[in-house]
This record gives sequence, structure tokens and C-alpha cells, in this order.
Amino acid sequence: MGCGILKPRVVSGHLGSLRAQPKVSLLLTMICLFTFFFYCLSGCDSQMSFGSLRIAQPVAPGRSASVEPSISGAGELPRSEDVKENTLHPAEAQENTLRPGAALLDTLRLGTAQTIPGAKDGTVAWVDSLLSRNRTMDHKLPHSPGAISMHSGIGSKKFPQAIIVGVKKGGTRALLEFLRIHPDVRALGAEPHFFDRCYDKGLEWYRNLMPRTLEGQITMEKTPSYFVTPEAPGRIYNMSKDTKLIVVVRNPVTRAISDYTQTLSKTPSLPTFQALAFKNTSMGTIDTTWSAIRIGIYAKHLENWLQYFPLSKFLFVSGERLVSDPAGEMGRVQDFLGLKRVITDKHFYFNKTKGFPCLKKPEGSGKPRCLGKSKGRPHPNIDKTLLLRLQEFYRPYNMKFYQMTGHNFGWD
Ligand SMILES: Nc1ncnc2c1ncn2[C@@H]1O[C@H](COP(=O)(O)OS(=O)(=O)O)[C@@H](OP(=O)(O)O)[C@H]1O
Repeated sequence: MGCGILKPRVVSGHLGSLRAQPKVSLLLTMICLFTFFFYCLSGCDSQMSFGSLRIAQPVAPGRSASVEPSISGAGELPRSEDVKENTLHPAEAQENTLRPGAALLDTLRLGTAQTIPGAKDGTVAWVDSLLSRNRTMDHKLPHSPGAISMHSGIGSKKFPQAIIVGVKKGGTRALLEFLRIHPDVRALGAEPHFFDRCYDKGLEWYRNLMPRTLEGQITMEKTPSYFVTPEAPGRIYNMSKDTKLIVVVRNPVTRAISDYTQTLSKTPSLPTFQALAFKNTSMGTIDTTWSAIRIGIYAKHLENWLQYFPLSKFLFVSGERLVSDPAGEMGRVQDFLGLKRVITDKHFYFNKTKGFPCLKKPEGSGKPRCLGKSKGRPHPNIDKTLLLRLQEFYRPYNMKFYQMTGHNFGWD
């Protein structure tokens, strides 16, 4: 129902009568269009399928497809290169999350440009939200009656063969956006949160979210919270025991501060980092119930994953090296995924203002782009003693993690 009834066949029927009775036909066409827009504005997200109106864009082998245009145009987003100086809304964690019931409306709403006042030296801040949302349109909305079958477009929707499962604030967005420039990678931009929050929607729902891929292309998604979700490994294993798992890890102390900085940006009245990190102010016991601390105990979370997947299914990416040597780290990632090494140092430049590597030519754009301003935020100053105390706290867990992964990340 909904806009799903507005199939191209029906539209062409109107066009036929247009020749015979131009005015009546025009009126009918307008009624159809109004009905269509009404459905869109009143929550067609889960009812109608833009997919049913979408013209599949042929994708040449060896090239990744970009946004599939819709016939109506109503669901088209500005292409990322058309939108200058955009950034994420401060509540970026929420925005990056795919809310199944609101996907289309979100897409339309968030497609409007937001200017970054502080964008400097001609660098356009790179809205992962916008790039993401362009691709959010890639996936047909789940459970949409009247939708074209999964194989009616070019390519098909597959379960991801590789997932970036963590860690929050590790550098997961940078990794995904870097990977997207590879012609054999197609990734969902938004975080679907299927294996933690939306599992009851079922696997078909999940698969429907994915972009179409051709033979030889890899489907990917990233949801950093999977790494700390006890049920996630078992659920992913049930989907496919061959899933490749990528974990971007970063010094747990810096990661905790980054996590705190993000929450602080949304809740300025948040207590100090120190007040949250310690059970009492004398810096005695560290409060491991605080998620910003708990997430950084990587060895513990990894133990859970190893109950299901052997180590060979994992790639641990250094969040620090992803910043200092993005091409080097991307080389490892491409090897792990069995991809040709297409992403090299030619693709990156270091943006001094941003203080991070940026892409010379991101996918779908000819212009250099950096990640949005919610990535690479300045951190608040934290007392040195406190930092040392935290470093001490994490040391044994870090050692265990190095031992488990066979990789010394150099945090100690
Ligand atoms: N190239 C590039 N540009 C900008 N930022 C970069 C880049 N590479 C890694 N990082 C680091 O990524 C940190 C955010 O991590 P995530 O993307 O995993 O965050 S999230 O969990 O999705 O919210 C983010 O953390 P903060 O510095 O605390 O903002 C960055 O340090």
C-alpha cells in the first residue's frame, strides 16, 4: 500500500489517457502526485517503498554504485558534492543510527545542508551523515508492500561479509569512509544496530537494508556497539560463521575521554570526567560500571567473541595508525578483506587545520573531504595524575589484549 501502489506501470497508464483527455488526465496525475507526497510526509517510511519507484542504476563491474535515482525525484537527496560545508548534527550518535521507522523522513530532513561556521582553509567538512544518508536511500525500506523483489535491480542485497564491530570512538567512521572509495566495497552508511537493538526485526529486514552488490563486491556495515554487546557474536555467527570482523581499537584512556567528550557535547551539565571515572573523588576505585571505562576493557569483550569466532576472522586496526599512517593501515584492511590494494597514500592528504588525514577524492565526490566536526573534536584537559591512574588501571587488560591478538598496540 501507500506509495508502493504508484508503480511506473500505473503512471504510464495515465500518460496514455493524457493524450485523449488532457485536462482530466492532468488532474488525475496531479492527484496521484499529491497522494504520493502525502504518503511520504505522513510516514511512508515503513509503508511505502521508494525502492518500488527506483530505477536501478547499472553499475559497471569494478565500480561501486552511488545513489540510485528515484523516478519521482521526491526522495532524491542532494549529491554529496552538491552540498557544501555540511556537518553532523551534534547528536551524531543518534543520527548515525538507522532508525528503521523513520529512515525515509530522516533522509529527506537531513538532506538539507547545514553550514559549518568554522570550516577553514577551503576544506569542506565531510558529513558522514550526508554521505551516509545518500546511501541510506540505497536500501529499500524493509517490509514494504509492493516493493520490487530483491533481484529486480542490478546486483542483489546480501548479508554483510564483513562488519566493523567496534570500538566506539576508535575511528570506525574514518575506516568505513576510507573503505568506501574502494570499487569493490559497498557499505551501509548509517549504523543499523541490528545485532544489538533491532534483532527482533529479523534477518530479512537486515538484509533489505544493505546496498546492492555485484559479484565480487563486498557488503559492509559498521556498528561499534556490537563489540560490547554480549549477544552480538552469537547472533552474527548464526547469520554466517564466515563473517569477517574488524575492530578499530584505540588507547582505552583516550577512547574514554573521546566518549566523554561526545556525551558532554550533548549534555553540557554532565559531571566532570573525574567524577564519573572514580567511585570516590580520591581517585581510588575506578568505576567500571561507567560505559566510557568499561568499553576500553577490550580483552574482556574479546573473550566473548572468541567463544564463537577464531582469531583468524578478526582484524584489529590501530586507531592511532589510522590517523598517523592511513594508507598503511588501509593496506592491512584490504588484504584482510581479500581486496586488491586500491586505496593507497595517493588517496590521502593531511589537513593541518583538522589535524587529521582527509580524503582527496571521497566516493561520489571529486572534492577533498574531511570527516565532520564531531570527528576529531578537541578533548577537555584532564588532570595528569588521573590519566596516569587510568593508564595503570588499563595496563593489565591491555597486556592481555596484546597477548590475545598477538599485536602490541603500544599504549603502555
Ligand atoms: N581521518 C579522521 N578524521 C577525523 N577523526 C578521525 C580520523 N581518523 C580517526 N579519527 C578518530 O575517530 C574518532 C571517532 O571514532 P568513531 O568514528 O569510531 O566514533 S563513533 O563511535 O562512530 O562515534 C575521533 O575521535 P575524537 O578525536 O575524540 O573526536 C577521531 O580521533
